[in-house]
Amino acid sequence: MSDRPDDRVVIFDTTLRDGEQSPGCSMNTDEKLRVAEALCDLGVDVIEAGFPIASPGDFDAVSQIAERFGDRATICGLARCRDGDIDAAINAVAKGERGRVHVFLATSAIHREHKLRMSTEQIVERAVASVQRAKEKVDDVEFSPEDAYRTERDFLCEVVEKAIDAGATTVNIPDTVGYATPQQYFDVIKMLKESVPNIDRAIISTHCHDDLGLAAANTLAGLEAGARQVECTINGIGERAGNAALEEIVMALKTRQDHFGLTTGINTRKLSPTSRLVGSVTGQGVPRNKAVVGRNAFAHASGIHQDGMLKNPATYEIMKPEDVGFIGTDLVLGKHSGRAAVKARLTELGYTPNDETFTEVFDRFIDLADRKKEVFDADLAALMEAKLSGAGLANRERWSIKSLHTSSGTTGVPTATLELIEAPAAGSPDGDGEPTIHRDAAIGDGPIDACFNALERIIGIEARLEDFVVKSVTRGKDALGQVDVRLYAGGRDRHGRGVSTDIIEAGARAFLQALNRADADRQA
Ligand SMILES: CC(=O)SCCNC(=O)CCNC(=O)[C@H](O)C(C)(C)COP(=O)(O)OP(=O)(O)OC[C@H]1O[C@@H](n2cnc3c(N)ncnc32)[C@H](O)[C@@H]1OP(=O)(O)O
Ligand SMILES: CC(C)C(=O)C(=O)O
Repeated sequence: MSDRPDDRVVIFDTTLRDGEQSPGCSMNTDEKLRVAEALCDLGVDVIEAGFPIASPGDFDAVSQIAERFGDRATICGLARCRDGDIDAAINAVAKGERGRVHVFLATSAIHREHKLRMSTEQIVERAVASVQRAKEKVDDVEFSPEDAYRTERDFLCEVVEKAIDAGATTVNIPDTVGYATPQQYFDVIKMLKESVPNIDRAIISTHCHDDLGLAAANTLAGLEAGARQVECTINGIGERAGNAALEEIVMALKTRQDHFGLTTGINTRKLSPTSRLVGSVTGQGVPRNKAVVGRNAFAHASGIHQDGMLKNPATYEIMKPEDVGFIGTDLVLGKHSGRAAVKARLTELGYTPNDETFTEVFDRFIDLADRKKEVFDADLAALMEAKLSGAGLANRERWSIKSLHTSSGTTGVPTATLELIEAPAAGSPDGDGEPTIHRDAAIGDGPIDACFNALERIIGIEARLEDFVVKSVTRGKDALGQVDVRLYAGGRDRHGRGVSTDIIEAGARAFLQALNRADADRQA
């Protein structure tokens, strides 16, 4: 019947048909052509490009896709069991080298009685006549008993057998409303394999919806029971909760080859770019936590996982990001990160801090991460640079901020209240003693001026501010602000830098760093 090896799964992508049926996902012809090209590059076997009778635009899209890509994949058009639908589908796929017509007719009692208002005899007769009509013009005909899973088993077997006799070479078993569980879907496919006498003359296909979040699991169960075509969509888009996601099925088969023993023709490195394209063309984006292709699929934010990843990626990743088209693993720095990840990122950024410097930068990092959702490389570099710009000071900085409080507004006098920690002077008799806490408050023209005045008073050095530059290190409302000050103190110009999400604090830190320099000279 076919030279397809028994372990080769046919990937039937219906992003452009069932996927497009999901609210907000309709695509124009140009967009469909772009997606079709990406699907060919991805290596899908069949592209269901649309429902040609639905509109002239859909007919045109299927026809153009067949003409342009019909030599790279089988191009399929959907049709109801109506002559007009079937003829439109035949004509739409005609320009391609490999065309398929997919006819469907619901078989479950609820659809027969309430939607179609047809008897079982009429259903069989209409299905057979429609497959035969398609078969007269196209070799490759697929038949779907819509809502197959909720169809009486004997009747399902009868329809499938007669559709195959009429010429269907693929019989698709839709779980149209996503009702089956994996075991139940396995059972129905197995039952068809065992009970339909001519089943070997057709490929059994799965078509599972995600209403209960079971589409991928049901599809895989169908394959285990003997199905060899899967109908799926990129990002799992489709009617209501969507269809089985192509990327999930393909990566499950690849990652668990040991279990399934099945192969596909998909170039998995194209999964992520194709997913992004579909997300952008449909305007739906790709959910961050989407399996395989979401941004978080290969991102780790918690310290224990990051430490494990640095020691051996297999601790927390079952697939390689490169295998699905990501550049690499992302260790996201934030409040859950530990020392291992922060140190590794500093090394990547070209810094080799000694233990003392690292401890200080890590403390500032944790403080920052508590205020900011994500700490970017630029933030980390700014913390490191702020620390390094204090280099050259004798030993550790003598003065550091314990707490800072300011008040200001359109009325009232701006004030600053500061607590500074004075480290015991290195080499002094009490060099190993306890640090001293100093408190003072001051007023000023604004909160920053008030801070500077309080700092001068506590440290006992007068300074003249020459320059004050503030800039944002990264973007966003919670971006880190960097303040650089130049001031004249102790007979010369001094530079200081401070970073914080609060620019008043950044200013105070910058001023303090410059005063620490003047103080170090004074001590010397
Ligand atoms: C499970 C699935 O995904 S099925 C595919 C769903 N996709 C779509 O519906 C694509 C977009 N649809 C459309 O553009 C339109 O609905 C069309 C062009 C298909 C039909 O439009 P209309 O002729 O206006 O019919 P309408 O949509 O109101 O009703 C559907 C008719 O098709 C009938 N029908 C439904 N399925 C089938 C079938 N497989 N075979 C034959 N007739 C069918 C219905 O019983 C109904 O018939 P009625 O008008 O005699 O009651
Ligand atoms: C047309 C058929 C295959 C379908 O989309 C469904 O049953 O969900």
